Amino acid sequence: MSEAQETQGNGTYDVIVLGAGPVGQNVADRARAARLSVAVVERELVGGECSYWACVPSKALLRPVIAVADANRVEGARQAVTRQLDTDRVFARRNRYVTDWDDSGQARWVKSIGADLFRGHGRIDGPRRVTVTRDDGSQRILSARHAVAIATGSRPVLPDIPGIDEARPWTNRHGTDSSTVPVRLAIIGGGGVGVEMATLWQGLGSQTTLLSRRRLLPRMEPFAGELIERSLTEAGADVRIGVQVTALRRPERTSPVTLTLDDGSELEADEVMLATGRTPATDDIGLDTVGLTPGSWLDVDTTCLVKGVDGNWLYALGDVNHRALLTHQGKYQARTAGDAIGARAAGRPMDDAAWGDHATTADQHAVPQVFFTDPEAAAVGLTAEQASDAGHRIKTVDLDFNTAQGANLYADDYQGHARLVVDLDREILLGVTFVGPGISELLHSATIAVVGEVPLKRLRHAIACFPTVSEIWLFLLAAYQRD
Ligand SMILES: Cc1cc2nc3c(=O)[nH]c(=O)nc-3n(C[C@H](O)[C@H](O)[C@H](O)COP(=O)(O)OP(=O)(O)OC[C@H]3O[C@@H](n4cnc5c(N)ncnc54)[C@H](O)[C@@H]3O)c2cc1C
Ligand SMILES: NC(=O)c1ccc[n+]([C@@H]2O[C@H](COP(=O)([O-])OP(=O)(O)OC[C@H]3O[C@@H](n4cnc5c(N)ncnc54)[C@H](O)[C@@H]3O)[C@@H](O)[C@H]2O)c1
Repeated sequence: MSEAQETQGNGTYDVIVLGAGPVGQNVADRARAARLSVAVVERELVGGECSYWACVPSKALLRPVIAVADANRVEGARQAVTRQLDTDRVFARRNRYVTDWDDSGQARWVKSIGADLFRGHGRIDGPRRVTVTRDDGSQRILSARHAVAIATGSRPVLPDIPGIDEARPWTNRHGTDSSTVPVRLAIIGGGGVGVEMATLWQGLGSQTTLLSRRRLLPRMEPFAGELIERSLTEAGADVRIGVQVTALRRPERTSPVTLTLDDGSELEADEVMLATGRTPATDDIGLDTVGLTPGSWLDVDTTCLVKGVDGNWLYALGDVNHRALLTHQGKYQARTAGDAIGARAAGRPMDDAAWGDHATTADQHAVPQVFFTDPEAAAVGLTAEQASDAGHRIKTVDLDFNTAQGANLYADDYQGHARLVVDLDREILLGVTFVGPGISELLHSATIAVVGEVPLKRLRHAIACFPTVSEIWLFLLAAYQRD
């Protein structure tokens, strides 16, 4: 990062954005599109966790693992896969996608939209004021005419396990920036990070143990975790469900880590990775100066205004509001809030009724998510359990993918499963889950159906091409009608 990319001095702006991850960048862009002046404050790398230690590097590393798995599912192609993955080249590919952890390209982008970038730690200092403290201790004071948008993201939760400091655990940071493959890796936590990291490191050659106190991917339909568990086990990973880690030990810096489990057994690994959830990066951003609790998730309204703060000036977007810890959902909030900030600044009325321009309605009804495991798991909307708990009268339709010829042509012996959750009163879809190889690109069709509340009677006329994996739609809808 060069000094030239950075703005000096104090200043007054229409909008101040705290955090230049994908979410901060998007709200800045939208506010600039509304012709507002914007300051962006970033203490680490412009691009955030997503670009350098989460979505981008993890997917860059996973892709070669999945590509080989895909080839192995096709007779004739399988015979061409004759060697192990070239891990040096896999890591080099990852390094290219994270631009060697150099953010100058993204910093130039901030400049290109006409926003000013301030490097340093941002803290709110009372209404509409932000101080920026640089590494050398010097400070800038910024004021906002219209809005401060908090987009400071989240950090890994460090659970209270005795010996955790001594064990020097990996988090998503080493899990995505390491260029060495541990011989034995133990991963604690069976959510999205746990299952993707287990797929990745087992695929790169680690003997991986995944330890989960609950079923895998507990927020998805149960069959998602079950299929991934089966496939990880077939790939050679040791998946243990219903276990807790009660202590960690690494007496010497170079010695292996010993994990004690709640059944009294011990497990030795060369590295241990925490995948035990996220905590908001709001502990040191001056929330107390505006009557909020440091370290808390920020409760927001549909335009992403923080509740409990007067004056319609404080917004919270992305991971910090805990609505959906996903880049695409945070960027949606950022686009919506950026437009809302522009409208409020211009004195225009809010369009914040459900599905309006200034409403983040999809956060409640249609959050799409893909886990890039093998098989992939993708879902949008409600699971059957969530829909029932919400009081909907539902019917579920379940099918294995191998009913569709497109799936069988895609992979020999295709293993995958799909579920529709149908609202019986309105005959629309409340949720859809797909698990199987190559299904991530299928999800957007389901998202459109759920967001558009497309009646099933009409959806029948949306024809999937023969012979594609999408043909599963035809069979799911036929099964619904038949019943
Ligand atoms: C391993 C892993 C894989 C993931 N994969 C996916 C995926 O495939 N798809 C997906 O949608 N989501 C994925 N996620 C989730 C995704 O990374 C987050 O939802 C996303 O990064 C949130 O974006 P954000 O802008 O809110 O926060 P961040 O990306 O965390 O950015 C916040 C920025 O704010 C800065 N900051 C923090 N405090 C301050 C301060 N006081 N002053 C100045 N700057 C500050 C930080 O340095 C950082 O740059 C993954 C997460 C993990 C851990
Ligand atoms: N492809 C993607 O979209 C993608 C990939 C990875 C992560 N993410 C997102 O990032 C966020 C963080 O993911 P995550 O997996 O860290 O969090 P998570 O909350 O999804 O899962 C954490 C898991 O760890 C378990 N856990 C917590 N404390 C534990 C302990 N002491 N011992 C054992 N297990 C413990 C929890 O029960 C939970 O199952 C999620 O919201 C996820 O959706 C998205």
